[in-house]
Amino acid sequence: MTPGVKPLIAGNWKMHGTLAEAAALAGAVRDGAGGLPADLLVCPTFLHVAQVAATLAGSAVAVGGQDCHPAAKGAHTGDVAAPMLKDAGAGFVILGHSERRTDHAETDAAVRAKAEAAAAAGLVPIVCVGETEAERLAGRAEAVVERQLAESLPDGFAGIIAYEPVWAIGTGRTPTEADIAAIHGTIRARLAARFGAAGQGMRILYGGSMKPGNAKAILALPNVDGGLVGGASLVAEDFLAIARAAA
Ligand SMILES: O=C(COP(=O)(O)O)[C@@H](O)CO
Repeated sequence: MTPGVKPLIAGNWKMHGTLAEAAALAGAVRDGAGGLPADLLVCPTFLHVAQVAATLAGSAVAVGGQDCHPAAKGAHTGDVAAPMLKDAGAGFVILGHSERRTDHAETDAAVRAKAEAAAAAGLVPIVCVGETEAERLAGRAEAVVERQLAESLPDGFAGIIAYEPVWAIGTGRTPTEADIAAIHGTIRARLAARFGAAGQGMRILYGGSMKPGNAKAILALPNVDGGLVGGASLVAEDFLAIARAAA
């Protein structure tokens, strides 16, 4: 963790669940959220954002989207604009997730434009970076992440970074603690070099097979300021256990 930075545990619910299931999950997270050492955020699919925000209204649990369009409005069939997310009750938005980069061919430039749109709408962008397994095996993990940071973050960025090695997502595999600490250290150095004091205090989350059993060790590493959790965030007790591990 970074001294003086409160951890954030964010759940990415991806494309899971019915509206009723999302509301029930949000209610269970809300009911267990008291007295935790971390801030909590849940990111349901677009269709569920307003209902989940209503369920969480007045609680300490924030709501986010999983993507947004770079334009504030317009003829973009099937897309969702950042101001729409804000209007539905979101305060955050995940951008550049590897599943978006793969499924929708999102480039660093597109992520950068989305981050600008999110900030303009009053949303906190969570920009994801991370190498593929082939890139890690080729010794290029740090170079890939440094390029993604340089090209995906707009000037004046005031959001959150999530380091998510693509090969660790949904696989049950994680990098070694030494590897996580090393790459988070590199990310911190790049943020500090570009954004000064703001970069020193920016949250850097780890994502990729974070579970109750490994969260404590990962969250104790330097420059790991929380987690972006996929599968384990779909079970309220597991998600809350990860948040408790941030103590
Ligand atoms: O994709 C993520 C990790 O998913 P896991 O199921 O926890 O491996 C991360 O972005 C959460 O979105």
